[in-house]
Amino acid sequence: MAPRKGPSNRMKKQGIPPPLDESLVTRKRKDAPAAPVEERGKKRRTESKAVKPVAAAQNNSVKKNKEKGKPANAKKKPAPPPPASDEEISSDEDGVDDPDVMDDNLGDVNVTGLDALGSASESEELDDDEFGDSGSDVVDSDTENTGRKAAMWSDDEDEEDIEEKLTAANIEGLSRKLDMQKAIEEAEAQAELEEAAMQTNIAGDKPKILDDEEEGGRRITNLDTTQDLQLLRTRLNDTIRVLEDFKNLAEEGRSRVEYRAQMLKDVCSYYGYSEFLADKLLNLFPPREAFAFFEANETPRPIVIRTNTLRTHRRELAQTLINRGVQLEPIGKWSKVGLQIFESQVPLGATPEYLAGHYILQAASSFLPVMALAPQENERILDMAAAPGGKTTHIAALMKNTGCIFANDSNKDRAKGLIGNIHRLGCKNTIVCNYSALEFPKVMGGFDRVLLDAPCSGTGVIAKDASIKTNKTEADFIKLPHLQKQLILSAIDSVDHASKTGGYIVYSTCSVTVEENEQVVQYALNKRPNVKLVETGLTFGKEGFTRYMGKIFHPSLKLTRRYYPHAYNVDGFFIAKFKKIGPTPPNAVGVANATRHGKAATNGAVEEEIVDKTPIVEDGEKDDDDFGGWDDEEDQKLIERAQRSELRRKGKNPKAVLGAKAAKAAKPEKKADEKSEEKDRVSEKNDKQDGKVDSAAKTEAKANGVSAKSKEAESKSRRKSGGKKEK
Ligand SMILES: C[S@@+](CC[C@H](N)C(=O)[O-])C[C@H]1O[C@@H](n2cnc3c(N)ncnc32)[C@H](O)[C@@H]1O
Repeated sequence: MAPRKGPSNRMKKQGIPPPLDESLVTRKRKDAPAAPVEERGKKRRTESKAVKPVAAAQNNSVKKNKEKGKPANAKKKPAPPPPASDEEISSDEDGVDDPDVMDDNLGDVNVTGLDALGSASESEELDDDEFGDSGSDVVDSDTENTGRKAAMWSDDEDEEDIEEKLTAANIEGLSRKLDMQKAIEEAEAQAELEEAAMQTNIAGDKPKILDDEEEGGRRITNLDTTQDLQLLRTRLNDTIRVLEDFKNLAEEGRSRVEYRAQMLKDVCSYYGYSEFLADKLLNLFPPREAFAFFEANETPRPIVIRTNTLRTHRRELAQTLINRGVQLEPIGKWSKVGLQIFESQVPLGATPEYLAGHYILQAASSFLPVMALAPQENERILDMAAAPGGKTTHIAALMKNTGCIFANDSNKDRAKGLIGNIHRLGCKNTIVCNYSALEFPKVMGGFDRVLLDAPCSGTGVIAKDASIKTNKTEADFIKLPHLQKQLILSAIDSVDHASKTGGYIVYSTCSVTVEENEQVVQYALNKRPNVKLVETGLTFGKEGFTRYMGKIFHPSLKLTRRYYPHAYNVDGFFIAKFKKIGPTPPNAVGVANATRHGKAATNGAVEEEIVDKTPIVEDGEKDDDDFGGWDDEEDQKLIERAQRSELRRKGKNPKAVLGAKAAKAAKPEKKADEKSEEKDRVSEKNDKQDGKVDSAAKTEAKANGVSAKSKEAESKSRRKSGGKKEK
């Protein structure tokens, strides 16, 4: 059996894996009837990806085993019914995961791949892009590659010729790839046929899974996975079959709990998860879907790049990259800026186009929170946890570099990467800051929209980081949700409910656990009655849970969206969009340090929300920090020196000219000084009454957080220089 190479997994379509073929059973069953070889062979052909031994936890051999085996991606599977709300999207679909093995036999599967997931909701980007839609709901590059590509690349009538060339170049590469892939598949299928011929088919039997009763009570067999991973996988499948049809397939006297416990154990052994995490993840899905989820975590997601529309158009970028030997195609109707990369002759992180900021390597799922945020031109946006800036730079592109984005991250090192991306991608409307997001809106508030792409456990990106399988503990799922709950309140309080164009908050995580998602959103709804959930505007995604393990969430939680690797071949993700419909009550939880200037009316209702948007400067903190800052005296000296040199160059006497100017300006300057001193006295009086901000800056703070900041700085500097003069 030919081992599958790393990058090839990225092109393959992915979906809920098929029920395992019983013919794969390697356990010797004395009483099992031999299966007709021919039939089995047929089935094996359609399920040629059904066997993939995966890492056994005990020897940390995830990678090794992965290479030895092969992913059990859906080749033929029952199509589970799509969730009612998922418009055109089927619930179980799929994607593209293996450049070597495009899905060639989807049977009755309703595919919704990366390139078939509804239409773009990024209206701003529609104009920018000249790609046509593939018009296909099923991605099957193996069988319809040429036709599909042609349709994809020939939408623009004006540039038909160019596109033909482009198409030819791309297709040529892809066809070669697909030929190779077909050859590999055939070899694999042949090998599997032979293997299957030696196996026993137990279809229709009640599978014997659990151990017999013994003196010490019932034991659950615990196979040594290193002995036979295939056997383990088969048992896993048998257990799932029993759980799906318990009445008919369960052994007499056995309970569901026993089979469930067996499945948990086998998942841990086969995929290498800690029991704690496997249990948590198993609880999210019906058994068959859980299996699909665990499977999908064994294969990487497709490599995707996002076109930076501040610098180029997607078609231009595609053409340039194709010329460099990159095989690619648009990721689908739902995005007008994404390109899926199948193979590249050049390192994608070092092409001239990359260095010039024409694109960023970004997982497809990371497009979604920004699409849900739907930033508008000229708005003020806060990206609370922004590093390394994939989403910030996307926001900047959608805003066409207008308005203002505050890109914040509490991690200074990560903020450096953020700054790098902002520069490389040419974002000119973005200010980077380095606070804990918990400090908002004290730092600044009144935003039109806030994105909180929260720090999380990463259970949606296990395919990228297998260490998550074992390194998450119960404590993580207490600490993280706690932080996320605090952060979401800060996000809400930082938004201007009266924003003419916005008033939205998007909360996202790359985790699939309920603790970090629905429970955080429910907490926000409980603590902030001034927000409600609204549609994300995303054309695909499963509904968030409204009930989970005895917990009941607000019905509007179904407006949130869940993304799974096995369903859409994207990283696991969660997205919720809130609309702020009123000011945050000043006595609300977590608000003490935030909207501390809010006033409660006598009847207890909120009269007015006045958010102090002025940065809090610690006592004794220097004005001129690492980011720069002004030294008026030093600047003045430099200006004067430059003026003198200039005059000397012109043959004039600097003393005479500057002296005369100074004398002329002396009288009015004195008046101005007096005025300024009077203003400062008033200002200082206000400061005493109010604490921090002078009245002028504070009034403006209500209207505009940024100018309030500079007003205060201006006022301080006036007071400073006034003081110096007095001395
Ligand atoms: C999921 S990542 C953000 C990814 C980013 N939005 C992007 O698209 O590139 C979460 C980020 O939250 C940051 N973070 C963690 N705790 C934070 C806090 N209290 N305040 C602000 N940022 C925080 C981490 O440093 C990390 O960069």
